[in-house]
Amino acid sequence: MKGYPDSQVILIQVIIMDNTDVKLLKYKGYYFEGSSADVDFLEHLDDFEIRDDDVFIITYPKSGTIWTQQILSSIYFEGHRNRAETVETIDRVPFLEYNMHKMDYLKRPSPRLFSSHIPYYLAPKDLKNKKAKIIYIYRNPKDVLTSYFHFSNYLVTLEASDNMEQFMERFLEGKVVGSLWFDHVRGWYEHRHDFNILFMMYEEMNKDLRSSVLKIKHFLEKELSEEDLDAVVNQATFQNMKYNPQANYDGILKHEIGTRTNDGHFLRKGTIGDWKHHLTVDQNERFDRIFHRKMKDFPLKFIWDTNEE
Ligand SMILES: Nc1ncnc2c1ncn2[C@@H]1O[C@H](COP(=O)(O)OS(=O)(=O)O)[C@@H](OP(=O)(O)O)[C@H]1O
Repeated sequence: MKGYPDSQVILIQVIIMDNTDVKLLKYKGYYFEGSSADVDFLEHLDDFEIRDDDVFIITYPKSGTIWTQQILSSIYFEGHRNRAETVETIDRVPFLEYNMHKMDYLKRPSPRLFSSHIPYYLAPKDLKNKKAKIIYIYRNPKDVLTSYFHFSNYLVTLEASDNMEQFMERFLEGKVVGSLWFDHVRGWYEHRHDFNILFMMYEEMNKDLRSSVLKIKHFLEKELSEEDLDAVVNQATFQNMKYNPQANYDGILKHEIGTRTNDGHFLRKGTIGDWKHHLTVDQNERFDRIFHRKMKDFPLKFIWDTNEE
């Protein structure tokens, strides 16, 4: 099979048989998006050369990735902050493992900003040696599930589900891009001492964007005037991002990846607790039981509802 090392052929064929087309690509125990993952690149990921001033946004899908891309783009680039330049966030903070625009990462000027959904154990070894900074964003998994359900039905490259019940089954089995949410969050948290990492919660960003930007700016050791800080916050509000073609991914989804309908958006709702409109009482109780079993001794707190502190 062209482009795939021999060792991967058997594994990839299993996934093709499972799905008829390659929506999911399982590699080293983790599900990548089949149509965009480059196995040659993944084979060498461990040795990917990290620079001290690289910055990575790492997330489980649907947890605030493109939001943080917009924040970092505005912190690092004046022309992004004041909208003098028209570079999209995907080109300022590209996805490491999904190199959509075929960038030569080695030629990118420093500081390089990257996004990624990789699990902790696939991180390049220099990252494990605390070279470079990582911002890990996590979100309550019922809202992740809800956001992911809509996104999977919207994008042609992801497997659509007939209903929430079916998607929830896949999500709880970890048969989605990003694999199992519980493993991703737990893995990064439990190995946090191996990395130079800041944990940020989507819901805290949602409740107090300014404080969250300050926290990020502090972690990145960046100076910003009050006026610039205001501009970063302003550029990162849901409403401003939704109508900003450099930040909203509408063009990329519609013209580069492909969508199943015309009326969806990457920036869908951007709220806390939308799961309440999509899970039945039974589904919610089942989710709670599994969450409590898997996360019972997990110290990070989660916010499930917009009124929660
Ligand atoms: N500015 C801002 N404020 C609040 N919420 C925001 C913002 N930007 C993105 N989002 C919401 O983040 C969800 C998408 O997550 P990701 O960017 O991680 O998706 S992906 O993994 O990169 O596909 C998706 O959540 P849902 O609206 O619940 O679907 C986006 O709307």
